[in-house]
Amino acid sequence: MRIPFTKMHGLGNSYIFLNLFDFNIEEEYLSQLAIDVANKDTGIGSDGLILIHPSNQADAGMRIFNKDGSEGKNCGNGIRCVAKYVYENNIVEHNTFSIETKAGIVTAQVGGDRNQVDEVTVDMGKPILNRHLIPMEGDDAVQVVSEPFLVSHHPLDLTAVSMGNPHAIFFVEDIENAPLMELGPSITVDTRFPEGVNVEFVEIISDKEINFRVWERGSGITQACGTGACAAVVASILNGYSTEGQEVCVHLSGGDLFIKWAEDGRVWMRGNAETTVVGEYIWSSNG
Ligand SMILES: N[C@@H](CCC[C@H](N)C(=O)O)C(=O)O
Repeated sequence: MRIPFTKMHGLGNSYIFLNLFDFNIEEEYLSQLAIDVANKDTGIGSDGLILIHPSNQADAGMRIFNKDGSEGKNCGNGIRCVAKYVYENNIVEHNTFSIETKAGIVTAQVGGDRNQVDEVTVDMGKPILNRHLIPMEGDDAVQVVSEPFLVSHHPLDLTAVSMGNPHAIFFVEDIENAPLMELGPSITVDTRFPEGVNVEFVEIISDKEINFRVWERGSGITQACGTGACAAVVASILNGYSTEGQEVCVHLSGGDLFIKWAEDGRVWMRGNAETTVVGEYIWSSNG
């Protein structure tokens, strides 16, 4: 099977995008296809697969599959890429439009023109803070803010936030020495999170600036995570390091994102998206 694809990334968090406005792939193949395209040796190489598809409820829809073939409900860097793609390819009429995700409908606004979108701003909706909805185990449904969390003999303080997908945020003094490699693989599958969790270590620089590193559920270490950056800013505010209504610059391994948790409770994300490869992937679904 020859599958037309576009490779795009947001701050180095890269995905293979398939335009399902033009063709379809059967559901049963999607998970394996994600594993195969993501493989840097035998596939194309990426953090996963994103489908851009027609939607009855929004101007376009997206689905995201991680490197291990699992499906996520939301992807901040992916949404900015989808926004750039649908605008540059004339799939949407105006520069503000809606995108359906498995976590709900978001609104995106692109800057630049049809030949070159240079910035994308997305209303990512309201964070989910109720423990049971994140979802996280525990006796009550209150917020998880700076809660003691012991993992492999490491006593940590956990703040948990969902942006449609779950994030475990740990504040550290020095990002360079954060135990991401050591603890990321075990926290991401920790049974206290029944659906797994994305793991983030965050260093506060000031009330307007933070450093951030991520171990993504289903993909491992990536250069950036858009929903994670949103969750980290919400967590910073919940812990009193920053204030609502103020834009925070998040320094990720792959570059910067600008995040604001507005007074009305909605989270805004601003950043770029890049296209790097357009091609055809030759795939045999039985390996
Ligand atoms: N890289 C993403 C998030 C992708 C999904 C995540 N790994 C999950 O399974 O929840 C982003 O930019 O938000």
